[in-house]
Amino acid sequence: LVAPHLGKSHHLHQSSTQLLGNIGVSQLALEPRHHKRTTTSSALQSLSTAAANGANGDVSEMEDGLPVDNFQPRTMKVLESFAFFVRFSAQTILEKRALRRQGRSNRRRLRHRLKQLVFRRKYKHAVTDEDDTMAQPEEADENLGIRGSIRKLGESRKNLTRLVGYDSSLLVPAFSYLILGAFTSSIVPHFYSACISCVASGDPNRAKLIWAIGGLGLSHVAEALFTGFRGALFWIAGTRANYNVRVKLHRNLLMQEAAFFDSTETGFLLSRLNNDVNKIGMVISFHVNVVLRQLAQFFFGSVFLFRIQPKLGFVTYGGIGLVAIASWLYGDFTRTLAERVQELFAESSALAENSFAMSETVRAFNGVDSETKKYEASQYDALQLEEVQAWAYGTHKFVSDTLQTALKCLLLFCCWKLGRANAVPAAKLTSFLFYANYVNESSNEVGDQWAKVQAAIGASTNVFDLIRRVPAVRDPKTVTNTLLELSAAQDLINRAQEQSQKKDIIKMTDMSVTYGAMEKPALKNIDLDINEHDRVAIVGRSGSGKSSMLRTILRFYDPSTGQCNVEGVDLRDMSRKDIASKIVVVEQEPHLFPLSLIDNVLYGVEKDSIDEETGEECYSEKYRIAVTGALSLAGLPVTGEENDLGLELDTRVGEGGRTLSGGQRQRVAIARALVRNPTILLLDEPTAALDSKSEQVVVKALRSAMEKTRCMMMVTHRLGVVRSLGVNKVVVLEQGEIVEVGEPEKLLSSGGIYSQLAKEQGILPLSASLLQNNEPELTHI
Ligand SMILES: Nc1ncnc2c1ncn2[C@@H]1O[C@H](COP(=O)(O)OP(=O)(O)OP(=O)(O)O)[C@@H](O)[C@H]1O
Repeated sequence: LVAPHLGKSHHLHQSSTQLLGNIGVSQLALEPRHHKRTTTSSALQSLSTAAANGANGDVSEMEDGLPVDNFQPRTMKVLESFAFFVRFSAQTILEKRALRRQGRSNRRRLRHRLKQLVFRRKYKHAVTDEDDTMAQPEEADENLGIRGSIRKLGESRKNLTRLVGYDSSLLVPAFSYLILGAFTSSIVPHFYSACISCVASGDPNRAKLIWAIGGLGLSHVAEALFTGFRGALFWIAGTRANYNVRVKLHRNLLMQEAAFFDSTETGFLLSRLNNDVNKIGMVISFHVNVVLRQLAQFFFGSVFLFRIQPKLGFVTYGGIGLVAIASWLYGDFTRTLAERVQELFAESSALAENSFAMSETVRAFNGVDSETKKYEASQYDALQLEEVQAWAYGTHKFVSDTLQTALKCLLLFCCWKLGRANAVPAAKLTSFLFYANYVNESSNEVGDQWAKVQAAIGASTNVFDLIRRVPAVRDPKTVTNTLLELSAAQDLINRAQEQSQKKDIIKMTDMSVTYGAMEKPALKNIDLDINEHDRVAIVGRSGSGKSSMLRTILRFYDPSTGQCNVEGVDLRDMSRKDIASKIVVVEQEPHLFPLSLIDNVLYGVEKDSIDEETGEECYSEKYRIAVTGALSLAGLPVTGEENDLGLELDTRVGEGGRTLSGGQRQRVAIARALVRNPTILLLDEPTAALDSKSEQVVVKALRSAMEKTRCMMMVTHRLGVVRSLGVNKVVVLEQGEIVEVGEPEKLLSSGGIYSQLAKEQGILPLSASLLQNNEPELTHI
C-alpha cells in the first residue's frame, strides 16, 4: 500500500513484486532455525519506514521508531486460540474418519467393478450409477492412513529426485559422511560409560583410563569432522533443490496457456515460486538430513544395545514404538495443516500483489482500509492455522516426552532389579543405560523432524502439481519415428506448395472460440480468408469478439471447433517459435520490460556478442544498426537532430516502460515489429490512446511496417484510421459473428452496420464528404 508513495523515499525503484518478496521473506524468516532473520528485520524496517514516509511524508512524526498509524491487526486471546485448536483437531479427526470410511467403500466398489470386468458374462447387468462415485480413487488414497502416507512420501521422494536432478558426486559423499558421522557418534557412549566406570570405581589402571578418554576425544573429533562435511553437502543439496525446482517451475508456468493466467492470480504463483519452493530446500538441507542422521545413529545405537542386554533392548523398543506412533499421527496432522497454510498464504499473496499493482486506484478511492481488511482477513485465517500447528507441537511434545520419561523410569527400575539379582555387572548396566538414552534421543529427534518433513511435503504438494501441469495449448509433438517424420515433412512441403499457388495467408474455417469461464462462444462459426497484401480492419461494438480473433491468430487460445490456418498450416500444428517468427502484434498499450531500448526491440532474440569492457553479453553492431533503422522508421529516432529526447539504444525505459509516453511506447512496439519482418502484422487499437499529432507519426510508422509484411489485420474502434492506413477489407463482428465483410467505401455507402458505426464518428462515404466539403450547407440537412 505504500508503493505509490515510494517516489518520495529512497525506495524509488522498489517494485510491488519486490515488496511482496520482502513480505514473503518475512514469513519465511520467522521459521525456527531459519537463517534469514536479518533479512526479515531489514525488510520489515524498510516497509515500515516507507510506510511512515509515504503516509506522512515526514519521518519526524514517528514515535519510538514506529509509524504514527496505530493500526493493530487483530489476534485471538490465548484461550480462544486453544479452543480453536481443540475444535479444529476434533473436526479434522472426524473428517479423516469419514473419508477413510468412504475410501474403504470406494475400494470395495473398485474390487466389485474389477470382478464385473473380469467375469463380464456372469455380472451381465453392470451397475452403472456407481461409476461416478468410483471416480475418486485418488482422494480415497489420500486417506489410507499409514499406507497412504508412505505412498505419498514415496511419490514426493520420486518427484524430488527427478526434479532436483542430483548427481552422484554430491549424493555419494553426503551419504557417506552421514553414515560415518552416525557410526562415530554411536561409539561415544561406549567410551563415555567406560570413563564414568573408571572414575566412579576409582580404578587405579591409568592405561585403561587414558584409552577411555582418548577414545572419547577421538570419536568426538571424527564425529565433528564428518558432521561438518555432511552439513555442508546437505546444505548445498537443499539450495540446489530450490534452484532447480524454482527455475523449472518458472519455465513451466510461462509455458501455460493464456486461460491458465485468466484464472490464476500472479501473487498466487509468486507465493508458490518463493514460499513453497523454499520449504523444499529446507526439507532437504535440514530435516531430511537430520532424520537420516538420527536414523543411522538409531541403527548403530541399537546394535550396541542388543549386544549388551537383548531382553532390555526389547523393552526399550516397545516404548520407542509408542513414541513413534504419536510422532506419526502428529506428522500426518501437520502435513494436512501445512498444505492448508500454504494455500492461504498464496491467496493472501495474490491479494497483496493486486493491491500493490492497483495502488493508484487504491489511493484515488481511499481504499487503504478495505484492502487492509481483506489482507488482514486472509492472513488471520493462516495465523489461526499456524497457531493450531503450535498447539499441536506442544501436545505432541508433552505426549512424547511423557512416554519417554515413563520408558526411562521403567528401564532404570529393570536395571536396578537386574543389578540387585547380580544377573548383570554394574558396568554393563551403565553402558546399557547410556545406549538406551542414546537410542531414545535419536528416535525422539526422528519423530520431531518427521513431522517437519511431513509439513514440508504438504507445503510442496502444490509446487509439484504446478510443475507437472501440461499446458492445454502446446507445441505439436515432435515425430520421432523416421518414416512418420518423412511423411510429416512431405505433408508440410505439399501444403507449402499448395499455399504458394493460393493467395490466402490466414484462413478461418467454421471457427468458434469459447473461453473456459464462459458458456457463450466469443467467436461463432467464423469463415474468413485474408489474402496476400490484404489490409484488414476488424470492427464492431465492444465485446463483439475483435480481440478474441487476434488472440486466436496468435494461438493464445485454440478454437473449440473449426480451425485457423496460417500459410496453409493449422495453427495447432505450429510451434510457438514458428508462430512468433511469422506473426507480430502491436498492442494498444504495449508493456515494455525494464530494460534498454535495444533489449526491448530485440526481445526474444539471443545476444550474439560480448562487451569487451564489462564482459557481459550484448548485441553485435549488425543488430544495433538494424534497431537504429527500425526505431527511426517507427518515428522514435535515436540519432541525428530529430532525436530531441536525447535517446540512445541503451537508454533504459523503466518498469513497464514508464519513462516513455504511451505514443513513444507504441513506437518502440512498432520498431519491434519492423525489425522482425513478419508475414502477418496484427494491430490492436493502434491509435486509440494517441492525440492527433502522435497519431500521424504512428500511422506513418505503421505504413512503413505494413510495407514489410505480407498482410495486416487491425482491430479498431477509431474508424478514421481505416482510411489513413489504406485498409482494403473491413470485417464487422457482432456478438461473435461476422455480419459484414467488404471494401470500406462500399460498406460505408451500403447503409449497414459499418456505415452506422462510421456515421456515429462523423465519417461519411468519400463521395458524400467531398460533397460536404464543397457544399457546407448540406451538412445541416
Ligand atoms: N479471457 C477471457 N475469459 C473469458 N471471457 C473473455 C475473455 N476475454 C474476453 N472474454 C469475453 O469474450 C467476449 C468477446 O471479448 P473481446 O475482448 O474479444 O471483445 P472486443 O470486441 O475486443 O471488445 P472491446 O472492443 O471492448 O475490446 C466478451 O463477452 C468477453 O466478456
